Amino acid sequence: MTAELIDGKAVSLKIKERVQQRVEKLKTNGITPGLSVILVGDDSASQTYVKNKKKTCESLGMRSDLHLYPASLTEQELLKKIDELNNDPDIHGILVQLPLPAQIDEFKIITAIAPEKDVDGFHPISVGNLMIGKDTFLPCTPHGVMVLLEHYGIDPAGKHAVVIGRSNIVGKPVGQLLLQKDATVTYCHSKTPDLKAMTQQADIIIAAIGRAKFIGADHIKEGAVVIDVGMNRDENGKLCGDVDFEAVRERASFITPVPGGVGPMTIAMLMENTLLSAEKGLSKDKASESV
Ligand SMILES: Nc1nc(=O)c2c([nH]1)NC[C@@H]1CN(c3ccc(C(=O)N[C@@H](CCC(=O)O)C(=O)O)cc3)C=[N+]21
Repeated sequence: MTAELIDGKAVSLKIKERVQQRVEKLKTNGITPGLSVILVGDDSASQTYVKNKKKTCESLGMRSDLHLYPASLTEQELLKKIDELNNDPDIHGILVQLPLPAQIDEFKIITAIAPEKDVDGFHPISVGNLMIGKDTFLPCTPHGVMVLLEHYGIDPAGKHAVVIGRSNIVGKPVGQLLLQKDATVTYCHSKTPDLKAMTQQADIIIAAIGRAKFIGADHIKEGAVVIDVGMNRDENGKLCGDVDFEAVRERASFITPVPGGVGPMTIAMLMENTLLSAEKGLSKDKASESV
């Protein structure tokens, strides 16, 4: 079997087109969705990502401001900036690029962001709402994975989904979303004694490990759906996922490439969350007007 390619780039374009149309509609109501992105430190890969986010915002007609700070920024200074943005009515989404330098407590920063502007879906209130299945901002990468599955007609119901990785930003939430769609979910991680025995039982594999080409053809069952959330550099410095793409594609039914799979979806879902936040603000204004 040779797998069908899951084209995240193409699906992300469709989502962005829809976002753009809704942005135009919102603008006729006098509202332009605005995203603030904060980057602390001068990591060049992170700079490229945040600049991409800004560019994408602008291409969809949204506003975006980029706040670049040196790695020496204090926690206090960052909290002050977040407070300012929380109170800025023109800003509908706030994203603080992770990871942060060691002197800054990530949890403190994430919890300081107003939940109604938490377009990353990382605030404990957003995480709690996700856990109990309430309407909330979904974290962008896990949401992107679910949209890809749906787009390709892959229904998780009754399937065995094996999630490899248990981070708060990918592994844990993607498992929850799969559970909500009635999958049987197994979480695997670095302390799982026999990973292969687990992944070989999977109908759907979500690889979020952080090790280049770690998942080989012998890890998977013939016909499995393989979603690669990894972002690594291979021995030649080329971008690659957690999955050995060339080997695994011969056994899988569907597979995401890296690049061009989950990555572009992450950005598209961030745009959608920012739009949603602006739309929610509008409906709140309308509700208060009618009182
Ligand atoms: N608060 C926060 N929110 C994030 O969402 C967040 C973060 N911090 N820190 C870093 C990670 C990483 N991340 C990516 C998003 C898109 C691509 C992406 O578009 N990748 C392209 C390739 C890009 C390239 O060529 O380098 C692709 O896979 O096709 C990658 C990585 C968001 N992150």
